[in-house]
Amino acid sequence: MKKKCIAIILAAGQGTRMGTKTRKQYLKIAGKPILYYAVEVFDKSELIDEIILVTGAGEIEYVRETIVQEYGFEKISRIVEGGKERYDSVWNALKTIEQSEEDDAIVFIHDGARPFPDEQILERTYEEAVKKGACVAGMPVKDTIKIVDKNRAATETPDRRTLWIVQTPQVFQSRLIIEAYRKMMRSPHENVTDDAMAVERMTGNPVFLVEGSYENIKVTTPEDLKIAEIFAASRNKISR
Ligand SMILES: Nc1ccn([C@@H]2O[C@H](COP(=O)(O)OP(=O)(O)OP(=O)(O)O)[C@@H](O)[C@H]2O)c(=O)n1
Ligand SMILES: C[C@](O)(CO)[C@H](O)COP(=O)(O)O
Repeated sequence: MKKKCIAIILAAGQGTRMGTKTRKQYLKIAGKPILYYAVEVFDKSELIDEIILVTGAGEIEYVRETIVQEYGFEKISRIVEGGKERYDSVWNALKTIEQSEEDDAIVFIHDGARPFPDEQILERTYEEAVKKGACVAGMPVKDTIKIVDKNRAATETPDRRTLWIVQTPQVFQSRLIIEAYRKMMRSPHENVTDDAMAVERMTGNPVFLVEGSYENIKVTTPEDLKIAEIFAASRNKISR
């Protein structure tokens, strides 16, 4: 039987590296806000039952009007205020899942600044999370990676065949991710940049990599906007 699927879509970041006045999740690409694109994929997916949107302090009404009502999304059950760091925002959303006692659901955690996931990625990560409890979308790195010291001298060149870039969605059995976050939030947790790290550090459950896509980029710095514009235009053409 299909498990209940809850998506947490994160949009409470500051967009410091983008450096625009309007926070990057609300910048328009091909005529629509960046946040719209990811929400659309989850809202349309037959797998997903519910979406929790996480936004910045004081932005709940703005997001309700400009995203939820403007585009007629139907699965957004809650809009939650985020926190200072990405993990604070995730934890605020997970606490609402814990309160509603969804302990056998599958939780998809996705960056709102990552506009181009697709249905196949949701399906692949769902299957793996049901089987193994924890997985993340990712892709093999295309470049050679060097580890450098504080003088920027290369100290190591890891074997590229062992390296993947990590994306979202990061997908977990609800009990596992809530337990991992609860423990992590009680211990030192600086430099935690993804959800898998909570599971890796706080539980014995391995996290598996599942093929994402090279189109599933995170819009982080201004040059990403140019690439995103091209992908967004082609998505708009397909969904018309
Ligand atoms: N306190 C935070 C920080 C980040 N995010 C979200 O997490 C995702 C990934 O973060 P990133 O791309 O690094 O976004 P920002 O934190 O906004 O960017 P920056 O680090 O440049 O400030 C984004 O969708 C962002 O909105 C969030 O919900 N709450
Ligand atoms: C979770 C993540 O998207 C994986 O690549 C990423 O680590 C989050 O972005 P941040 O810039 O580290 O907050």
